[in-house]
Formats: sequence, structure tokens, C-alpha cells
Amino acid sequence: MAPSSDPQAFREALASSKRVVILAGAGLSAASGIPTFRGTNGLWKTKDSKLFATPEEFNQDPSRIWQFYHCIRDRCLHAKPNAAHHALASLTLPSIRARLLPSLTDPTKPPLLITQNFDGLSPLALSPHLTPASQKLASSRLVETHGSILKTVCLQCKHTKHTRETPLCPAFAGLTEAEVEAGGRTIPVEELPRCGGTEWDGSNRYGRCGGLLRPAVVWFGEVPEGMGEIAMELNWTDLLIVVGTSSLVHPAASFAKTVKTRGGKVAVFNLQRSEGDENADFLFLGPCEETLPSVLG
Ligand SMILES: CC(C)NC(=O)[C@H](Cc1c[nH]c2ccccc12)NC(=O)[C@H](CCCC/N=C(/NCCC(=O)O)S[C@H]1O[C@H](COP(=O)(O)OP(=O)(O)OC[C@H]2O[C@@H](n3cnc4c(N)ncnc43)[C@H](O)[C@@H]2O)[C@@H](O)[C@H]1O)NC(=O)OCc1ccccc1
Ligand SMILES: [Zn+2]
Repeated sequence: MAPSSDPQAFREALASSKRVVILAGAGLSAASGIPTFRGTNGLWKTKDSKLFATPEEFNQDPSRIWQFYHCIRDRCLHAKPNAAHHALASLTLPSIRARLLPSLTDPTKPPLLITQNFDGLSPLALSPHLTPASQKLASSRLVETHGSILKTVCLQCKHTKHTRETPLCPAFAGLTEAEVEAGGRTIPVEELPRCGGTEWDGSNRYGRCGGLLRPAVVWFGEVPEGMGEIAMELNWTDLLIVVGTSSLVHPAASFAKTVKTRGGKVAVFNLQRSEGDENADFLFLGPCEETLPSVLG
């Protein structure tokens, strides 16, 4: 049966769903000025992901990889959530949830939002109007499964830090994408982002050990974040909403099939046709910053 593109039918499916999960990809942030990976002018259109997004390449040449991620990180730091982020974040508001999702098994819990985006925009979109308790609950229902570019991990003491500070080391000051495209700077590994930063006092303390930091993103071959929670939730999911992803990267790309095989429904929001959307129950083609607010509005 061809997927339906009828917003009313989709809202009825929402209203009768007991457990809803959302899976988002780079298309969700396209309208915020963050390039996608495989879409038009996508990052991996001009670059080989295996030369930038693997732990092996980082160990080989941390300076080259850090300069690449420094530029993406700066873009993400200057970006703002768009209408699609806000439409999804509105489901964390009890009043909206009661109206759109009256049949949820646990009406106190927002749908689980699994984002493959490491840009930090979905967390940023969480409404400031939420009470601290609801803020905490909403953040606990958000999984950045491919990590966050706003976090670093120390390779020595494993300390993880979330920071919007930039640059993360003096050697990146004024570094531009054009300079990186042209080959970047020669930066000794000692001058790359370090645990404890420039205040490091030579001690070997947790979070201040002077160890080399890496971006806390999940590279190819690495286990994505939150897999246990995700697998648990998908067991009971009767509606999966898939937004702005090419559905080519696993394990995320297999979530729709998992939900379908368990008798659940799948709704796809994408600018264009994408992998596996013929199996969807609902298909809304177009910019998600327009389609999502109109369907969830
Ligand atoms: C490429 C692919 C073939 N390779 C993989 O999937 C690999 C290997 C693999 C594992 N299992 C397999 C099975 C089969 C084949 C291969 C594999 N997977 C892994 O290595 C994963 C790790 C994957 C994570 C890699 N890290 C990323 N990012 C961070 C780093 C970095 O990129 O810098 S993935 C990267 O791609 C992800 C998917 O891309 P999309 O978000 O979909 O973006 P894309 O550009 O492709 O598409 C954008 C879409 O949006 C649409 N769009 C654009 N604008 C809009 C708009 N305005 N509105 C709506 N839609 C829009 C476009 O039409 C398009 O469809 C991104 O999120 C991004 O995070 N790890 C793992 O499997 O570990 C073991 C394991 C697993 C489970 C349990 C135990 C052990
Ligand atoms: Zn450390």
C-alpha cells in the first residue's frame, strides 16, 4: 500500500499511539545552516567520511581531524534551532502532548527523540518555559546517539565535558574553513585541546590531567550512544516518526524495519524520497521546517 500523505490521517494515528519514538537526521538541522552529509553540498559529497570520521584517522593525525571538527563545531555554536526543532520540542509540553498524543501509555513521558545530529540544536530547542523538573525529564527523553560536537572526551582520564567555549585551544584562534580546505595549520599535538585546558597545572587529576581531548562524536566503527535504551523503547513503539535522514547509516537505519516487524507504523518526513520510505505508512515530502509544524501545529 503506498504511504499516505494525509495530515488528518497522520494526526489520527498520533492520537491512537501508545508509544511514539522520533528518529532525526541532518535534514532536521539543514534550515539552521548546518550542512547535511549526503544531501546537496553534503559534507561527505566532497570528502571521504573514512578519512575524517574514524578513530584510526584521529590517532593517525589528530591535528588534521581536530581542525576539521573545530570548523563544524563553530558552525554549530553559531546556529539556532529552526521551526522543525521547535515542533518536535513542543511534544515535551504536557498541554501539547495531551492534545496530540492522548493515548500514550505514560502521558507524563515525552516521546523519545533519537537524533543522529551532533550539533546540539535539539537540546537547545527544549522550551525555556518548562519547569526544572520537566526540563530534566525532557532532556532524559533525548538521545544524541552519534554524540555531541559540544562535548569533548579526554583520551587519558576519560573525563567528558560539555562546553560552548571556543576556540578550545589558542592554536585554533581565527581558523577558517577556507584555511582548513587549503590544508590547515601545522599544530603540534601538545597545542591541541587538552584536559584541563590552558589552566592545566601539570597535575594528573581527573578532568585536569593534561591528556589529549577528542570530539565526543561517534565515529564509524564505534558503538552509538544509548543503544540499550533505544532497543528497549523500540520493543514497544507503535509509531516511529523519521525526520530528515537518508536512512543509510546503521544501526539507526534499521530502526524503522524493527518497528514495522513488530506491527508498528512509520511516518517519514523528508525533502525527497529516501531509503526504505516505500515501507512507510505515512510520507510527507518537503522541508521538515514547514511540514512538521503544519502537521503537529
Ligand atoms: C555508511 C554506512 C554504510 N556505514 C555504517 O552504517 C557503519 C557500519 C555499519 C554498521 N552496521 C552496518 C550494517 C550495514 C552496513 C554498514 C554497517 N555504522 C557504524 O559504523 C556505526 C556508527 C555510525 C555513526 C557514525 N557517525 C556519524 N556521525 C558522527 C561522525 C561524523 O559524521 O562526523 S554518522 C553521520 O551519518 C548519519 C546519517 O546521516 P543523515 O543524518 O541521514 O544525513 P544525510 O546527509 O545522509 O541525509 C540527510 C537527509 O535529509 C534530507 N533533507 C535535507 N534537507 C531537509 C529538510 N529541510 N527537510 C527534510 N529533509 C531534509 C535529505 O533528503 C537526506 O535524505 C548522520 O547523522 C551523521 O551522524 N557503528 C557501529 O555500527 O558500531 C557497531 C555496533 C552497532 C550497534 C551496537 C553495537 C556495535
Ligand atoms: Zn584527562
